[in-house]
Amino acid sequence: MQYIVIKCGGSVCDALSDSFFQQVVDLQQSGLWRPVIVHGGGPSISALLKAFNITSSFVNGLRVTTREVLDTAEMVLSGKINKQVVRRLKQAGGKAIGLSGVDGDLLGAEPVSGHEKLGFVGQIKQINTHLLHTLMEQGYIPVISPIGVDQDGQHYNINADMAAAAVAGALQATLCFVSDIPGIYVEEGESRRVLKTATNRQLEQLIDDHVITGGMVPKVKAAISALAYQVPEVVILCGKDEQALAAFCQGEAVGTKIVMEGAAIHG
Ligand SMILES: Nc1ncnc2c1ncn2[C@@H]1O[C@H](COP(=O)(O)OP(=O)(O)O)[C@@H](O)[C@H]1O
Ligand SMILES: CC(=O)N[C@@H](CCC(=O)OP(=O)(O)O)C(=O)O
Repeated sequence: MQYIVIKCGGSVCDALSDSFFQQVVDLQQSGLWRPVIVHGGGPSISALLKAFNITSSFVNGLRVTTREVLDTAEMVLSGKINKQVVRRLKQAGGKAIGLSGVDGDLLGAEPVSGHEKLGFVGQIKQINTHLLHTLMEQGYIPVISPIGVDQDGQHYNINADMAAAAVAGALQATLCFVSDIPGIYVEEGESRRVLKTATNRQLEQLIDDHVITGGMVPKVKAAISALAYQVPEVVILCGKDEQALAAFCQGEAVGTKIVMEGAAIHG
């Protein structure tokens, strides 16, 4: 039995098919996997901020989070999206429980270091793995929204990729980023191709060269940090590809696998 953290990006949440959620439930019911979902919701947060006439900006892929941005992010992530994901899993015959990082101090957080201007953006300090284990032993699939809390009860907006990497590290879980692209693109002349495998060094260079930009920057950094926590495997795959998750779990090469330098590369 292997833990797997499945990070569902806000870019793709609405486009995930019934069959995707069926695959998550099937993985759990096979007895071979214990899935945990961490979801994002960046585009929905941006849409609600716009409707509220609140301006927001990003620095290195992280949203500058004032008090009112935090309230809006929490409404969207812990309210709307978390419950949507729970409903989809239930419709697929699964037993899911939605939690934000605030519930049961699941995601203990602190302000993200070195970026004071980001406001209430957090990084994870500790994870209540006991709560996750208890829920999974009862047959639940935990669905986690990336809002953290500190010892004083202050809430923080946490990038969902970073939250997923920390949860995977704490559980020593396989980490699967489900996004709206088939993997990491690199330019080749006029065309582009998806890297089958990428090392941490290669990825740092691609960030420096501005080949990896926007939301892919924190995703790749989170992937590298998960490998530093020595999780067994990290992959980025496309949620719109109906069978990608199941194929990955059966050992097939899908998306971009991320490895520490020194591991075999089949670019
Ligand atoms: N080199 C790259 N390869 C693939 N996607 C990239 C790359 N650089 C930037 N991106 C962008 O990153 C996006 C995925 O990040 P993001 O929107 O934050 O996804 P998610 O919501 O799934 O976390 C892609 O849709 C793409 O526009
Ligand atoms: C600090 C920070 O940037 N938090 C993110 C949280 C949601 C997220 O990460 O969603 P995606 O996975 O869809 O990008 C935000 O406010 O957009």
